[in-house]
Amino acid sequence: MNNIWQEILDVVEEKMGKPTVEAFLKPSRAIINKEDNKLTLIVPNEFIKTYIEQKSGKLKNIIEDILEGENLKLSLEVDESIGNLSQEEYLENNNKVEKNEQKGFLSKYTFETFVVGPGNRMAHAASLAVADNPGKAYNPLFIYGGAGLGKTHLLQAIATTIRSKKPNLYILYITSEKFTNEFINAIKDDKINSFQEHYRNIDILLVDDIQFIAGKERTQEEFFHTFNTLYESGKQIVLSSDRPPKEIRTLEERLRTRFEMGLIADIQPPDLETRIAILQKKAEIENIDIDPEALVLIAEKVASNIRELEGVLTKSMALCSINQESRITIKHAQEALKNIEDNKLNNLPTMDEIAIAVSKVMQIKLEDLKSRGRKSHQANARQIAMYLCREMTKNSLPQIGEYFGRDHSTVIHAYERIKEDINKDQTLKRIIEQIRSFLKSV
Ligand SMILES: Nc1ncnc2c1ncn2[C@@H]1O[C@H](COP(=O)(O)OP(=O)(O)OP(=O)(O)O)[C@@H](O)[C@H]1O
Repeated sequence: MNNIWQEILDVVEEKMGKPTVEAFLKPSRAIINKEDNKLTLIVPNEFIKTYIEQKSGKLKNIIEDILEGENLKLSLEVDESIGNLSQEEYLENNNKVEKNEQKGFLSKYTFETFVVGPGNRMAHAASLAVADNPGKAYNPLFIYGGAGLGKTHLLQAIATTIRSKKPNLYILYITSEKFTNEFINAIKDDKINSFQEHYRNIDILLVDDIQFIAGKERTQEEFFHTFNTLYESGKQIVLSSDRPPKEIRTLEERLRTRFEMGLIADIQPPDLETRIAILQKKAEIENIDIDPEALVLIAEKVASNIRELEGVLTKSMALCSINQESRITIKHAQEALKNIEDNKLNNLPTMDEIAIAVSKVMQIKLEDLKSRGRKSHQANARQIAMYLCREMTKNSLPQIGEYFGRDHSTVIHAYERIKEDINKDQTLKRIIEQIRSFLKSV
């Protein structure tokens, strides 16, 4: 394997120069699958994938020529998690226990790097218990919470801990989207038996973002059988979601009941002290020198999403090094926060984008947001959409009213209702946070 990869690196360097190798191949990892006769080039982002696929026919041709000699086809995949893993580590993760699915493990997501606070104490304790005693502590363990609050981190920490203690267990971390895609491919390629055999032989199954199987009938059916087989043979199942099972609409009742059979643990946004501790930990791990006031300022300003919190720290660090300074001060933090704020202001979402985000997160048809439908879920979603249009766009009340086919007094009513309820109703608050992070992610 290493030989082919080395050959690719050498030939590309010879024909296209070192910068191409450094920019496009060094950050990527290669995996050969002999059964399928293919070499998968795992690249860290969409940009590199598009570049190799479209913009640089030459690079692709060179690689394909080398592979042809080995009777291999080239396939490209994006995996943003490869960042810190060397080719060897990446391969090792892939080959462990002779199964290649463990590539999702991220060594930085461990219990040691996870900061515990009031908002995540229970989820953390339950995860530790599961990692210590898989299949026996809580089964399934269902962790839910808003975007960027550490669900993936905990799932990965469980996986990594079990792997180090019991390397012979077959552990699979997967997103429900990937499970769905694999299932669809298995149907398409008439490989459903091997799909089932594979999934039903897992010892520890961790499924991230399980809410995405809602509404997908056949995937739910398949997952139901996988779940039962594993559960009945005492295998550990851990699930994460952005909401509790009872709030996942269009989830089959029999799955919902199963998800509720073990322990349900939520993660709430961190308080100020925890945010400070998270930043301190991150600064310590990455050897970042930062003034305490700068750290506190960032923690004060970014409250609801740890990914964003880390983003501001990284941005501050970048500003610090651009200025050739070695210590992050309040000046860098202010500038980083301002940059992020400016980006948000300049990137105001449109009412269409808000409507789409509401429909996705609340699992409601887009047209129902504008219809006269009076079912309470529809009316609630519509009011949330109006509230967000008022909060996040520069449109006037009549414009918002017109968009939803209502008059401006209805918009005022919706806005006032949501604004008042958001402080009293945790579910509503969480839904709105999810819609906001959905908008940020598109
Ligand atoms: N308690 C914590 N201590 C340290 N780092 C944390 C903690 N919680 C989250 N993080 C970090 O915040 C980032 C986002 O966390 P993660 O990806 O686990 O969130 P998530 O809940 O899975 O989000 P999403 O639902 O958007 O996928 C990661 O870099 C993670 O390491």
